[in-house]
Amino acid sequence: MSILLEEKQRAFAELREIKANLAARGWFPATSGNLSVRVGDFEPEQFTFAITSSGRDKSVQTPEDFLLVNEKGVATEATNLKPSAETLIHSEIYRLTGAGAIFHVHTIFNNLVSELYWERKSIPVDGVELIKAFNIWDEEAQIEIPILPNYAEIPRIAALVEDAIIPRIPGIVLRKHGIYAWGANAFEAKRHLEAFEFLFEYVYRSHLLNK
Ligand SMILES: CSC[C@@H](O)[C@@H](O)C(=O)COP(=O)(O)O
Ligand SMILES: [Zn+2]
Repeated sequence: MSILLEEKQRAFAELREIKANLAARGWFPATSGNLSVRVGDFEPEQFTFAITSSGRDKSVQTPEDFLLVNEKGVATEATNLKPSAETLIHSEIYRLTGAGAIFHVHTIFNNLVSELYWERKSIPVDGVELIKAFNIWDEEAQIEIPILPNYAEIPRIAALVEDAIIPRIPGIVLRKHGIYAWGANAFEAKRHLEAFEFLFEYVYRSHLLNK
């Protein structure tokens, strides 16, 4: 599958903008987090995406921040850059959902609620208006956000993604690690990520209130 230079540049520019935006909120502490945007045609067994390179400070912009990889997480162009250590999780989410963008961040609130609800294996959210950001319009909607174990081996986590995904919920939390949020494009993935983080803070604070 050949990716036009123009498509690649558009994807990198989109990632650069969202990276700066999320960095300004402090959502990439200590080089954590990774971002990707899909490029070109999609078939579940063959697709390409632009992803952040591994281990870099995501709060600074450099010419070496992104690279293109295929559905196996292998670079599609000659490069010295290493794709994110968590590229296989992005691949699996793209394969299963056909999403257009996936954003991963570590925050205190997503870590806290992942531990608070670990035994339940999902984070319940009940009747909060911002659930509508997921295009769920039921009055007093109740949702559950899935939590997966944070194994050291990324392929072990990727293997659990298929069974964990709840079709109307565009996100998965890794225990005491962070969230993957996705959407049809970068605009939607960002809206979903912001909604998740709002809901996590709400859930955590209401837990304290009700203690
Ligand atoms: C530096 S701790 C965070 C990493 O272990 C990882 O979870 C992460 O989100 C960033 O990894 P990266 O390989 O830079 O994409
Ligand atoms: Zn991470």
